[in-house]
Amino acid sequence: MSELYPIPVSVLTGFLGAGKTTLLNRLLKDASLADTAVIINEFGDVAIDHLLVEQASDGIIQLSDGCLCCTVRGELVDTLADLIDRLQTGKIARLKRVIVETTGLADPAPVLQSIMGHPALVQAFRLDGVITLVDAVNGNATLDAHVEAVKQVAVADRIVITKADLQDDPEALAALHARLRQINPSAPLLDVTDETTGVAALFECGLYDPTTKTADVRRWLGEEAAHAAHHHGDHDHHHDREHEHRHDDRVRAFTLVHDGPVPFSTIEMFLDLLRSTHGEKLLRLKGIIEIAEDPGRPLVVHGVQKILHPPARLPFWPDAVRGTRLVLITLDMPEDYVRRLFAAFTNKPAIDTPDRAALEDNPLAIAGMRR
Ligand SMILES: Nc1nc2c(ncn2[C@@H]2O[C@H](COP(=O)(O)OP(=O)(O)OP(=O)(O)O)[C@@H](O)[C@H]2O)c(=O)[nH]1
Repeated sequence: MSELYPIPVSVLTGFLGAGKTTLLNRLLKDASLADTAVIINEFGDVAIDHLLVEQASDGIIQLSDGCLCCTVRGELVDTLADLIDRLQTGKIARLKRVIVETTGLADPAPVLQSIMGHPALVQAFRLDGVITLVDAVNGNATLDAHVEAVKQVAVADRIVITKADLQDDPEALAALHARLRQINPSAPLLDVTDETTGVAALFECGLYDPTTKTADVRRWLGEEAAHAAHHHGDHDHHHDREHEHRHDDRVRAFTLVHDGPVPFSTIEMFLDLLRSTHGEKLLRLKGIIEIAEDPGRPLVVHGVQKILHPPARLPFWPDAVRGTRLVLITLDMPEDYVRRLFAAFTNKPAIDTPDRAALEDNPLAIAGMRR
């Protein structure tokens, strides 16, 4: 395949009426988004904006009616395959980027899975990032009511607040910011009305940083931002809102760290076990691994639920930090269990943890593990 591949795919999600189409229309006016295909599911008789209709003749693909979350898994794959087919047969001259707009209350995981989990498509497309819109007026109530909304925020690479102009209570806005930070400590939080919330801020969230033309692992993992947010945010919300937002507390983002190389088979077994026992609770996984067999070339892994993107090797380490870092975004997954499992596999069992052989024989033996 040529250097055009893999084509970046961005997923634009956000609650009903959050302003996805509005933002999309604005973004599409940017010349740098020429040769972008937008995959959008037209919902009943909701009008597609003028610009989108105009662009349709140039190859924008609209999915048929129906909720993206439940019907499109097959179709989205077909649509993406069709795009590649059109490209290869010359029906589309160029395709630089794909944006998938999900319906309001879609669970983002199946959408990500259909992009990352298809053996043929994975050669042609790469997931660039998830952009989640949150409405400043209704966002809080939506997060309370729908766990899908919390998931959308949790898996985001970029969070965009819309309709802040309609929210006249600055305290409510600040509380929403704090809440979003808590659910997702690493994604940049942007305001849609801010001029800088454009193409540059929203796309290229992937491993490859086009500005430096190198892989930017730290940025991709979002580790530093997460670290900073954690230290800022802790005091503000812990006590007063501990039981307030029942869905939020189900989401956890945490990092597993191991210094020094690990055999590939160890990582493979760990990830297999994690996915087979708790796959559906793994909203997203990103990681960089120092492999014992080839320690000079870091292995990059990327997954959603049970699907793991084929691991890729970077040619060299981007900076002095080596070792293994796995960032997990989870829903209802016992963090303690995962930490113990990881420690056992990397041969650093914590006190009271059965050893690795016992775990492989019977992963259910670990204290705290629930299914
Ligand atoms: N005041 C204000 N209105 C906005 C903003 N963003 C979107 N809107 C309005 O909110 C309404 C819904 O916006 P859409 O862009 O259609 O929202 P959507 O997320 O695509 O909606 P669905 O596809 O139905 O989920 C429209 O009337 C927009 O004009 C904003 O930042 N401020």
